Amino acid sequence: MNDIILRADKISFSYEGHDEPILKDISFTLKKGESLGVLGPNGGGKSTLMKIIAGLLKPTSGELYFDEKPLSGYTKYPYNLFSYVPQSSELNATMPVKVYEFIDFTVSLYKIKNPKLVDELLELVGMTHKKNALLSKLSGGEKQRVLIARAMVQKPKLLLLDEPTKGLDSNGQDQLLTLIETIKKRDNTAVMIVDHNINQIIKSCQNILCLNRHHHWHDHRDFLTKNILEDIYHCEFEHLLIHEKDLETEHTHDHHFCNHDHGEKKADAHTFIRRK
Ligand SMILES: Nc1ncnc2c1ncn2[C@@H]1O[C@H](COP(=O)(O)OP(=O)(O)OP(=O)(O)O)[C@@H](O)[C@H]1O
Repeated sequence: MNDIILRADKISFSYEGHDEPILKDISFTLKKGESLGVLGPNGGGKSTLMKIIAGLLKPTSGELYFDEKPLSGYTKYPYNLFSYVPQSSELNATMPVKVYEFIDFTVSLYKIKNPKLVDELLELVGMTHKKNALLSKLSGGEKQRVLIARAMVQKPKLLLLDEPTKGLDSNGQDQLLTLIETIKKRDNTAVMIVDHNINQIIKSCQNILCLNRHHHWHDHRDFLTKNILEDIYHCEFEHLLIHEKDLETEHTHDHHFCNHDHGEKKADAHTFIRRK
């Protein structure tokens, strides 16, 4: 069985009227039940890449494969395979809409006949107690949970999350990333997540894609090095809080993505990712 849900093959992109490419030859793969964390500085092209995958922008060149089938092989964009949660924005709810109604509306859009679905999703994201609350009265973290519940309505194979922890305190960030982990395990959902919390992303995602406007790096997190991060962000990192034990006990070594000299890269990774 082929487990690759998403594959990008040399994706390049420039905005209309701008010569300089935002993305250049970006390649990566993402398997079912795994997560890909996208890191990089402001303006590095992370949201642009998300929008391309979500079908909102068309790459200048390169090919995307969903379920190992090239986009050119689909008669229409495979929206049924993924859910895209864009940067916070959307839930700038001034409308008097309740949490339950907000998700129920999406359920009816998809014509799903399961009267229990909204309750199940609210339970999944820990928001049952707020089902009758107005969206406008929710905290940032609660809104994100509702957005994720809504994204799960169609049980997507792939969840695209653009900065889901934006504006949350560190506790809220941890809780949200734990929720994403639960969803991943429950439904074997693949998750692609853009976030600025480098430590959390390295901890929770098996695979990392680092982007800036000029180059990118993609591989298993164990092979990410301080040098690579500094090169991508154009700055020095002194306080990475990843624990060595996280690398040694939690990480599954998956060599499918790696096309480098693993031994050398791994040693490299362990020398920089250490306790503060
Ligand atoms: N519609 C647009 N037209 C022209 N340029 C754009 C457009 N949208 C974004 N850009 C530019 O593309 C570059 C990449 O933007 P993008 O939002 O993808 O970066 P990002 O990595 O997600 O940044 P951040 O971390 O700040 O969210 C930026 O320089 C941005 O100004």
